[in-house]
Amino acid sequence: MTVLQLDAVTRVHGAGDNTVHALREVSLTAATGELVAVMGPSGSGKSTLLNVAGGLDRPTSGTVAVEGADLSTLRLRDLVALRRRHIGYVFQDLNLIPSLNVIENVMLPHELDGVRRATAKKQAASALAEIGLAHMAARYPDEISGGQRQRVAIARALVGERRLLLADEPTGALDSAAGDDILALLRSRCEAGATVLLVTHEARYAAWADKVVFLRDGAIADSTDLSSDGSAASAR
Ligand SMILES: Nc1ncnc2c1ncn2[C@@H]1O[C@H](COP(=O)(O)OP(=O)(O)OP(=O)(O)O)[C@@H](O)[C@H]1O
Repeated sequence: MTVLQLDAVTRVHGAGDNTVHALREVSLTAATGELVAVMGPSGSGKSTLLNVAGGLDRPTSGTVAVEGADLSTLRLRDLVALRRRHIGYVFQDLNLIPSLNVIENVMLPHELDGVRRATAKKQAASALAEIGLAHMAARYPDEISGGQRQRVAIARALVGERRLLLADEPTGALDSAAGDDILALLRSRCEAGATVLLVTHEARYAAWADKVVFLRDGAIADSTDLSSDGSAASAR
């Protein structure tokens, strides 16, 4: 099933001499269970692509559909609900709240969505267990390692029914072993039915992807499908 579909998406910032084409006619699809890596030089439009895909930014033209819903036709209230319930975001700076412990951080999006505290806690506990951090639930973000914080941010992004995960450089400042752990975790979430759009600068992480999209000046310069010939699997 197609979880994310972008058709001829263009995003223009500014006007006149200051016009920037952050995205130019970008089309791509991501299906259930797929890990799509988005690569390209700084300023090529990677973050814009992620923001547009998650409904945090709107295209100037073209369409974005998540699980069949065209985001441009949704009322704001429905867009907010779709974002909260079905889409998880992992930003480079993680946005973990220092005064909340690990499980409270993971529960937060659900609590904001009106889910009962006991239910939110149960779902958060199971999300933490899935990523192997159940024993860290009571710790605060500054009491765990950088790699563990990344994992907590991923658990928070995946808690509940979220099946589309948008991750902007989630391996951020991690060393390569911790970065590999994060990729293994994202990959295992895909095997469990999630769809992941991953922005990365590092070519070696692209080996974990089913599809790699290269952006240059806002346009797709190249797109490689690694799933059909098995090369992604053999590179892992
Ligand atoms: N709000 C904005 N107003 C004006 N220009 C913007 C805005 N946001 C992004 N841009 C421009 O759009 C282009 C794409 O930016 P984007 O952040 O998507 O690139 P990126 O590939 O994610 O870069 P990096 O790897 O450095 O994070 C850049 O030229 C950027 O300066």
